[in-house]
Amino acid sequence: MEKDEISESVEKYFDIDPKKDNALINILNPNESCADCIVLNIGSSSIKFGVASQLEPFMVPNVIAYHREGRRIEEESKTRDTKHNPAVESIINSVESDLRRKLYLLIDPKMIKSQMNNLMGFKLFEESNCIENHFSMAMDDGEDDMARFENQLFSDIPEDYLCNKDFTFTKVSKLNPQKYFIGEEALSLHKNESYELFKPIRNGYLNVTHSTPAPICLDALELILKKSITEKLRIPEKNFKHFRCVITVPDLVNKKQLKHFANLILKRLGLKSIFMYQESVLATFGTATNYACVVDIGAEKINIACVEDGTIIPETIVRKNFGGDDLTNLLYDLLHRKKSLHYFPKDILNKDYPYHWNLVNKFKEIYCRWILGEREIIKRCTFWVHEKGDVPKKEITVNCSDCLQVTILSVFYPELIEAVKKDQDFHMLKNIDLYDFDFDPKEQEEGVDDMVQMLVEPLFCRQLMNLKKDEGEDQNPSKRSSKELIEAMYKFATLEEMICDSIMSITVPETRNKMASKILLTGGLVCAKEYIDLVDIIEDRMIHTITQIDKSIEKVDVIQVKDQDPRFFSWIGGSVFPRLETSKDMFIDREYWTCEPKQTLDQAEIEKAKKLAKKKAEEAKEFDDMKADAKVFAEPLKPTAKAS
Ligand SMILES: Nc1ncnc2c1ncn2[C@@H]1O[C@H](COP(=O)(O)OP(=O)(O)OP(=O)(O)O)[C@@H](O)[C@H]1O
Repeated sequence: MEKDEISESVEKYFDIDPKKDNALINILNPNESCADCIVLNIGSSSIKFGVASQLEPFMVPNVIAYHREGRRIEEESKTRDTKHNPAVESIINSVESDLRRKLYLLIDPKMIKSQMNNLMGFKLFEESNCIENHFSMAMDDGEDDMARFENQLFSDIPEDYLCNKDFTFTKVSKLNPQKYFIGEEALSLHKNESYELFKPIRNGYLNVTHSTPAPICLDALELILKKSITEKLRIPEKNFKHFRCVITVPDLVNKKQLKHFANLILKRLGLKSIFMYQESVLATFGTATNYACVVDIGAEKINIACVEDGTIIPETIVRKNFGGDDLTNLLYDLLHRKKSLHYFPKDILNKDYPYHWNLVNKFKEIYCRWILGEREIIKRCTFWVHEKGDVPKKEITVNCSDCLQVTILSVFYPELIEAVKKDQDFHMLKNIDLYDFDFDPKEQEEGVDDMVQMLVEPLFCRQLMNLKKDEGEDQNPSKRSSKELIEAMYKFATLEEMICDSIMSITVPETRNKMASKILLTGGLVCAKEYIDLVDIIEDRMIHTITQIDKSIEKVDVIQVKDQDPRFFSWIGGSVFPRLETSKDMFIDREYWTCEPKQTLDQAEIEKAKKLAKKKAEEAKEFDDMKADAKVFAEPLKPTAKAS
């Protein structure tokens, strides 16, 4: 087909009016041939999605609210009676003094107290003294001093960045309530509405528990994806069958979940074909690097892996089941500390009410990226808490300094995260067999494994072979069992220890050196790096830790990628594939996937399926050339229009 013909045929599957939808056309570029491929990055907090012809994806919070009579959005407080967390309180002082000792910008509260007392006549600097009130006090003399002091040490966040000023609760019809809401609408339900929230992904995997088996998680994802694709990408459901799909998957492969994802895309959503690839590898493609130690700090997980020429070095995968959302919980605790410099109407927020939790989360995201001036110690941040009906919204002013810094830097103080996690079901979870990283011989017999094998073999065989069985003999003691892998996800460690663990598990010294000199930060938390220079701090701590273990490491370098949102690296990497002519054969077609051998195929067909799987594995060998192409393609693109 000629290029124009392809473009035309792709464009017609979108429900777009060229006269009215100019802005959307500029974002989607539906006339490009790779617009026939939907790229999905399904995370614990949000789904990044879009067609491959976009420069950046759209995002939707990965949450659904189902209508349930007799339930309320605000959960009963399952944690503690007071908002004050004694576990955090007991260690925060030692963390703060360590941060001060290491000169990571924290302010000495005594210094502030004395400056305030001297310059501004505070009798006592304590929580009942609001800085806001103090500034309005008439001063007999020394006004210049005060103005200078104010200019130097304090400033307000500009109006444009004020958090949540215009907000409306999701409207629910009393007579005929909607069956479900997704994304922002679900998070904006008032606490008294009869809905129940559900997050289909937890710690990067399907949120499978005893009460929410896989089909429930898939139902939720199906609804979220259908609504997002039809509304944002304007692809009507009847046209899904014309679209291919690239989906990013966790580095640590869980075979069962891959199969679930393939079923979701090909059977439930009915897309044309699928291609899966691991997040860390795609992050290197998305940033046009051929090797790196990829450090992904997401909402509910931290994942580190060393990638070389499009392949993960399997023993380098380090995964922890905590992330940015735990930092939000920490910020909530810090704001509610007994002794704090923040002026916070303490009893307004309840973190078991999703709207309130989300407010604190937004507060973290907006203000943690704010840069303090040279001598500045406090930013005055404002946000609003809304109520339904005629109740006026409440303005909350927070004088922020330490709490924002401590929140972000807590990735270096896992004892703080542990204190936050203490009152959650964190440690109970590991007793449930949620993850399956081993081969199951029964599945092999049933022929199910052949299908999954087809998905994973070309890409993941090295990693799968690296896992030993929980029981029985194994010749290679360095291999980890799946039980050990799961256990490790729940062990706390500092960020620099995790990165060191990953790099030090490489046996070849040159490769270790290479990886230490190219650390790539990705994921949401990295967005905060403008505020405190995370890059410098990581380099600083890493060089100290790693050279103690391996003297041959010469330098530690965190690479900085300009003009790209670090949350989108993997998604951008995924959008590179469909642009390549050579990638066409890598996709697995719906027709093939939907005839499962167990149900519909006779022995001859099973043999045929096996042969095809083998052929796919052979094709993967040609994959190296394609990766070289991918690197060329992934040269950073200058965004012309951003997805909103
Ligand atoms: N500017 C910011 N400052 C601090 N944290 C931020 C900022 N922006 C986003 N985050 C946090 O990053 C996290 C989301 O990151 P990301 O989108 O990479 O996660 P995800 O892919 O949904 O989840 P996961 O990787 O755990 O499956 C959230 O906790 C969010 O609050």
